[in-house]
Amino acid sequence: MTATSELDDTFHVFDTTLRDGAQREGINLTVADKLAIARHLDDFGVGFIEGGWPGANPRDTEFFARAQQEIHFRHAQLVAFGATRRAGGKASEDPQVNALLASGAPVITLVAKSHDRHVELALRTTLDENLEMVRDTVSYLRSQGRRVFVDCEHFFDGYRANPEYAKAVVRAASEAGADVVVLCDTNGGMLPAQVQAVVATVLADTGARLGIHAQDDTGCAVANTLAAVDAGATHVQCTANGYGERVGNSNLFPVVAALELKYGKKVLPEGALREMTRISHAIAEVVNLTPSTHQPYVGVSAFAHKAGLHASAIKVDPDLYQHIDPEQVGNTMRMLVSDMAGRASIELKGKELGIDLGGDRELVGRVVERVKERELRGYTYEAADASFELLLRAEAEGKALTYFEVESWRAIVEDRPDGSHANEATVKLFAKGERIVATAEGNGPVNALDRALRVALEKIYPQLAKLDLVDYKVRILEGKHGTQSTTRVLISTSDGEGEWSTVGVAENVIAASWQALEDAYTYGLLRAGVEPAA
Ligand SMILES: CC(=O)SCCNC(=O)CCNC(=O)[C@H](O)C(C)(C)COP(=O)(O)OP(=O)(O)OC[C@H]1O[C@@H](n2cnc3c(N)ncnc32)[C@H](O)[C@@H]1OP(=O)(O)O
Ligand SMILES: CC(=O)C(=O)O
Repeated sequence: MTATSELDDTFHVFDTTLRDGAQREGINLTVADKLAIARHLDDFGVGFIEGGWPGANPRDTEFFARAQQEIHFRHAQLVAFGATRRAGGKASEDPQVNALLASGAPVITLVAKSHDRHVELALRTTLDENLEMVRDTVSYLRSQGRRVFVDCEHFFDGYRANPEYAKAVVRAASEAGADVVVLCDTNGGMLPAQVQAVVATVLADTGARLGIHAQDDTGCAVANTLAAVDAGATHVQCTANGYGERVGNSNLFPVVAALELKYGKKVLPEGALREMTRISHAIAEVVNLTPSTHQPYVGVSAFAHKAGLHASAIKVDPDLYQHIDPEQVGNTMRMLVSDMAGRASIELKGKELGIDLGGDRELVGRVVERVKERELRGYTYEAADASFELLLRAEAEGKALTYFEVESWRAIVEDRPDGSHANEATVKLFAKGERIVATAEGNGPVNALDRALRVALEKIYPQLAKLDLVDYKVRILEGKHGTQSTTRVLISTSDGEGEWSTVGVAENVIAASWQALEDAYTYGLLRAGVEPAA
C-alpha cells in the first residue's frame, strides 16, 4: 500500500503525469512505463501521484493493481481519477464511481463541472442536479474511507460566466467532505493576474481549501500556478516536463524549484531537488521524447553561457549571470564557444575541459581569433566540444595532436544499370611509422570512408574498436558573395562511457564528413589516454 508522506500536509505537490500528462499527443504509456514513472516521481518526493482513470481502460485498471503490489511508495500517495456520478443516479450504484473504489487508491480525484454552460450542454442536466452529483459522489467516497479532491473543470471560464454557480460547486464539494477543491483552467486561457484575483476571491468567499490545475495554452501555466499560490492555494497539480493535453500542463519542475528556492517552502524531501535534472531526463526517456534542451532549470542549455560579456562576469562570480547555482537542481554550468566568445569564454571553457591556459592572454586571444575565423567559414564549436578541444590543444601546444598522417582518401559511388549501387572507400595513411592502405565498403560513401579509416587505424590502435558513430547531421550553409554553398557535418561518437561531437566544413559533404571523422578518431584516442606521435 502507499506510504504516508513524511512532509506535512499543509502544502500538496500533486503530480498528474500518468493521467493528464498521458493525454499529450504522441505519448502512449504501457503499464510498465507508468510503473517506471511512478517510481521516479516517488523518488523525487511528490506528495500525490495521479495514476490514471481506473475502469476507463484496462491499462489504468492494471496499473493501480500492480502499483500497489509492486511499488513500496516512500513519499507519495496513489490517486485514482474519475468523474462524479451520472445525472439521475446514485453514487453508490454508479459503476464508474465503484471502479474508483475498486482501484484501492487511498485518494480519489473527482472531476466535476463548475461552468453552468457545460452542465447544461455537456452533462445535459440541471444546475441543481450537478450540485447533487458532486455532493453525493464526494459523500459516498468519504463514507468508504477515501480522501477526496475535487477538480472543478473549466472553473475560471465558469466563474466569468456565472461566479455564484461556480462558487456553489466549490461549497458543495467542500461541505460534502472534499479535502481540496482544485480550480482548473481547463482551456488554459487565463493569465496570472486573473488567476490570482479569482483564487483570492473564492478563498475569501468559500473558505474551502483550494488547489490549482493550469493548462498551458497561453504559455502561462507555471506563472498561473504560482499566482494561485500567491493568492492562497495550497495544492498544485503539475506534470513532469509539462506533458499534457494539447500544449501541456503546468510543469512540475519549475513549479517545485520556485516553491523551494524562491518561496522558501519545503515541499520535497531533503536532497530531492538536486535529483531534479536526472529525474526530468529519466521520465523523458520513459515517455520516449527527447528532453527539451531549453527547459528552465533542467534543460542542458539552462545554464549554458554563450556571450563573451556574460563569461567575463561569470569568471569573477557565476551569480552575476545565473539566477541560482545549477547544482541546486542537479544541473551544471557550461561555457559555449562560438563567434560570440571572448577571452573569458575560452579561459572558462579551458578550465571546464581541464586545460590550464595559465592566464596566457596572447594564447587565449589567438584561440578567440581562430574560433571566430573558423566560425565565419561555417564551423560551429558550441555543438562540437571535441573539435574545439583539439583546436585549443593545438594552439596551446603549438602543433596539432597527431596519431596518424593521411596520405589520401577516396570514396567511390558506383551505380549499376540494374538500379543497385555500391559504395567503396580507400584510405592511405601513416601511423607509428607504418604505411597502411585500407579499403572498405559501406551503405553510403561516408559509411565506407568511416569503415576504411577504422580498418586502417584499428591495426595500430585497437582501442578504437569500441568506438561507435552514434549521430550524423548535415547542414547546407548558404553561399555568400557569389561563392558556392558549404556543407557542415556534425558527428557524435561514443566509446560506451561518454559521447563527443566533432565538426567538419567543406564544399562537399564527403570532405566535410572526413574532417569530422578525423577529429572523432583523434579525440577518441586522446580520451583513451593514447600518447600522440612525437
Ligand atoms: C479536463 C480533463 O482532462 S478531464 C479527463 C478526461 N479524460 C478522459 O476523458 C480520458 C478517459 N476517458 C474515457 O476513457 C472515456 O471518455 C470514459 C470511459 C470516461 C467515458 O466513455 P463513454 O462512456 O463512452 O462516454 P464519452 O466519453 O463519450 O462521454 C463522457 C460522458 O461522461 C459525462 N461526463 C462528463 N463529465 C462528467 C462529470 N464531471 N460527471 C459526470 N459525468 C460526466 C458526459 O456527459 C458523457 O455522458 P454521456 O455518455 O451521457 O454522453
Ligand atoms: C481536470 C483537468 O484535467 C482539467 O480541468 O484540465
